Amino acid sequence: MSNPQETFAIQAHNLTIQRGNTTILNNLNCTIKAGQAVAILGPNGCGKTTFARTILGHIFPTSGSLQILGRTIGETNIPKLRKHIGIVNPTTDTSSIHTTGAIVDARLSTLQAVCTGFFATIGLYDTPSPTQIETASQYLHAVGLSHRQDHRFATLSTGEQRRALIARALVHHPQLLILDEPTAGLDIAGREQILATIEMILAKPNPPALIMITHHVEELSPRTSNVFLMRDGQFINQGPPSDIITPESLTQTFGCKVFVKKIHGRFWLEVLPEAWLDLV
Ligand SMILES: Nc1ncnc2c1ncn2[C@@H]1O[C@H](COP(=O)(O)OP(=O)(O)OP(=O)(O)O)[C@@H](O)[C@H]1O
Repeated sequence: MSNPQETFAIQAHNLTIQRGNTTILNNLNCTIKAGQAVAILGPNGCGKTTFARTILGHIFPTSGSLQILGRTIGETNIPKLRKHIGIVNPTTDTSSIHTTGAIVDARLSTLQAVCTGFFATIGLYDTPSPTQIETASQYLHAVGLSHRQDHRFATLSTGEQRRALIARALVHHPQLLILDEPTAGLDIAGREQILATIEMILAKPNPPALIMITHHVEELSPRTSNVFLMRDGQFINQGPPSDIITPESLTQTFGCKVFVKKIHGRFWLEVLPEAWLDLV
């Protein structure tokens, strides 16, 4: 009999993370279904990455509970759980693993870096099978990086690194994919290439649950079914994008007066110069 919990990718109940006197996540509640595409939007420092790191078991809840793919953080085998999760984040500096969650050793070749996705490790400590190497190569081809597979990961451009990390996150067919600011530092073409890749992932049959963490509403896929607005370690609003992406709620979330437009299924923000007067 199937476990009913497995129909949920994430269930957080009063999740609280404290470090010293700082409450980073504050009684946070959310439910994300299997295969659902959601976005977490919020300003710098509101706790988005901490939430991602808690999902990956880098941080244990101070109180409350967090279930990932039917397993409870604090009671489950974390390395095994991570094999069902794919993660992309903007950090490749291995010296900052414990603070920002770098996910791959940039000294590896790009193909080796993608292969670490099979083992959910930062370095390549296991020997990938010929089938795994072939699969990694195919995913690099899918993100347009076949010609870079033997180059050291560190020598790739930021956009190429990000696409390679998406390939790394997908090779083991994760049930949950976390994209933590996947377009940070990219130019327009680089950003749109990442968004097109996300669209490709979501358009396939049985996609993973996908959490897009971003500051920018224009990066939301039209397939996003739920948006979580985060501020001060809490989700202050959540629901379908058309209900949640409003000038009022975004102004409240980001602390900056904004206007919102929806064009061809994508949201765009407008900030009038008058708003600057309130910010300085
Ligand atoms: N180990 C820690 N000890 C104390 N404070 C911490 C620790 N880790 C994170 N913080 C603080 O918690 C807050 C949330 O950080 P987090 O990185 O989760 O935010 P974020 O929403 O991802 O921000 P950004 O959009 O800038 O990436 C920040 O103020 C950060 O300084």
